[in-house]
Amino acid sequence: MTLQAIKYENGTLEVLDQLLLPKESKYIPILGVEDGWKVINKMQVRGAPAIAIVGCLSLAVEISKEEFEKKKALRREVEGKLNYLISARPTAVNMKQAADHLISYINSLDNDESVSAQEMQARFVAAIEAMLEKDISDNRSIGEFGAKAILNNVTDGEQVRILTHCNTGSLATAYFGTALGVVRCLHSASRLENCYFTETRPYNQGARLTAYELVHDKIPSTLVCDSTVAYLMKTAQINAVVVGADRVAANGDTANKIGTYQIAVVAKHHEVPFYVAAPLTSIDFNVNTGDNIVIEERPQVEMTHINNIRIASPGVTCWNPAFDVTPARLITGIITEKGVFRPSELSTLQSQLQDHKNSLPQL
Ligand SMILES: CSC[C@H]1O[C@H](OP(=O)(O)O)[C@H](O)[C@@H]1O
Repeated sequence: MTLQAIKYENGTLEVLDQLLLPKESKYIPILGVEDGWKVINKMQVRGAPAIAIVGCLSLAVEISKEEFEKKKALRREVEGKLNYLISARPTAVNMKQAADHLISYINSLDNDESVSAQEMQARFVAAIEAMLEKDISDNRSIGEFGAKAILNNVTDGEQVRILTHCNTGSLATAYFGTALGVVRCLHSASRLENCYFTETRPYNQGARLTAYELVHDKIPSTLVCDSTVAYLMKTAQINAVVVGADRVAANGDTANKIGTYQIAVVAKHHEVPFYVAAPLTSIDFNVNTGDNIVIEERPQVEMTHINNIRIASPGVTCWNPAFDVTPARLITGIITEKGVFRPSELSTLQSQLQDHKNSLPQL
């Protein structure tokens, strides 16, 4: 068993083929941007942060093998390849945010006459490589802030019961995870009684990936069918729901894996705190509300078949949105690496958060 979704060293990149998990643990070599685009689009690698990291690293692999006499040639190639990578999957914003930062960075290097073409190439690749460690560091901060927020709502020493959805762990990020990072922190603090997690049809990120991670880490956990959530909250005294995010709008509306919205509605009914765990790179201040978030629809074969075995009648009509949008009014808090914010605080903190993002080392 391995929880390393991304293997990168000195210009060589491999990704764990998550379509084969848990039956087979196989790495795929990524030789350039075209390979990167394909593994993201096919969901061999998935998870908003991992999509951005693998996409950008595939570019680093590709340009590391080339020589650029002219800085403008390098800048043009970088801009074109990053805009291509964004098209692999439309809903998660992390790849777009990374592309915007990297294009801004390469432009600043291009405009700096003291920087040679070789230095520009080296610094650009180093900026992408830094994404791996920053993601892991951000995830650990998210985990700590999230665990603290959840434990603030219970009596001292009480162990908590958590519900999560989809996969937001090491297989969706560089390592440790976002919502699953909160679960890991609760477990490390000996404050987790149990983590319930949904199978998350139709890709089954929960049954295939989150189960894989929680079994690997020996974290007390229980797999439930997506249809069990309401009955679970009625009977199991869930202390909090923690999910990930693919894109958080400026007002706090959050696009996440399909099924998140209905979990939030049930949590509201049962007065269970509902948290979204996501790095700042998942917040899109260019989108005012969730109404403006593009929701990816996936091929119906992902619903009608499991492991290439047909489970739905031939000729059936399907609707397979990969995400839905949870309105901010159903969200208790958004857990980031800079703390936990109420949805309404995002807009007031926007300048502060933007200053923080601008102050970040270029990726
Ligand atoms: C930290 S992963 C965030 C997010 O990405 C997943 O979607 P997918 O498996 O389709 O890439 C899911 O929505 C997670 O919550």
